[in-house]
Amino acid sequence: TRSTRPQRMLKAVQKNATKGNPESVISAIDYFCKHSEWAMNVGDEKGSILDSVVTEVNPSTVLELGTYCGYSTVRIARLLSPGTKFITLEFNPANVTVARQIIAHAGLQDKVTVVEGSSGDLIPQMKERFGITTFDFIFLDHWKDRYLPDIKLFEECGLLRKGSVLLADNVICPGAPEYLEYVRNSPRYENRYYPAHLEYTKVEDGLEKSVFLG
Ligand SMILES: Cn1ncc2cc([C@H](O)c3cccc(CNC(=O)c4cc(-c5ccc(F)cc5)cc(O)c4O)c3)ccc21
Ligand SMILES: [Mg+2]
Repeated sequence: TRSTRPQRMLKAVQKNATKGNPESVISAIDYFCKHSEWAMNVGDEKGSILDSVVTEVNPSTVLELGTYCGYSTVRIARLLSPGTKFITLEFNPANVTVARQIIAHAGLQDKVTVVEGSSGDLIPQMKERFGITTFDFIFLDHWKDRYLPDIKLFEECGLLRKGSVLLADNVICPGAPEYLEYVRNSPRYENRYYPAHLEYTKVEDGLEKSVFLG
């Protein structure tokens, strides 16, 4: 049967990237998406903004919602200090399988735990399953209509502390209007919008950074 786009992306990484070299994995995926098949990775332009925020926060605990093929997982994991706890959630088992292989090709398998499941089910389990009380950095890149319910879940579960940083992809395209309205109208968040473009295109998109004020 015909392969899937994530499987073809994995093959491109295994063929073109150097094992143990995260930069070459990132480049191989970007090349694949620019010259073979578009895919919904955060990409190089927004990825550089992601890099700068992760570096600035230098988090001890990280959560990513929406692993997909592991592109942003590799971008984040390659910047983390030793001992950082990094969890990424993916509901689609086929994506989990591809992502784990791409992360392993980058040599970052010991830096991150890919957990199969849905954010709504797993967020309330962070304390009991992973011993995490609060997250320093959260990257939202899953279903756009889940951004709002999940930030509310973080608040309800006490998973945010004064200074926790949330970074949301695609707030313009496909868009997360209810999420934007919530964080921008809430006195509990300080926000900054980073204008950019939809990965590998000229379409307008951007990232919203929200710092929890407690
Ligand atoms: C609940 N839960 N918990 C964990 C979890 C994990 C997933 C999956 O990783 C998954 C699967 C499919 C879609 C997404 C969201 N991503 C997108 O939809 C997206 C679209 C586009 C775009 C833009 C323009 C287009 F024309 C087409 C697609 C550009 C982007 O950067 C995206 O991130 C995420 C899903 C729900 C999950
Ligand atoms: Mg995205």
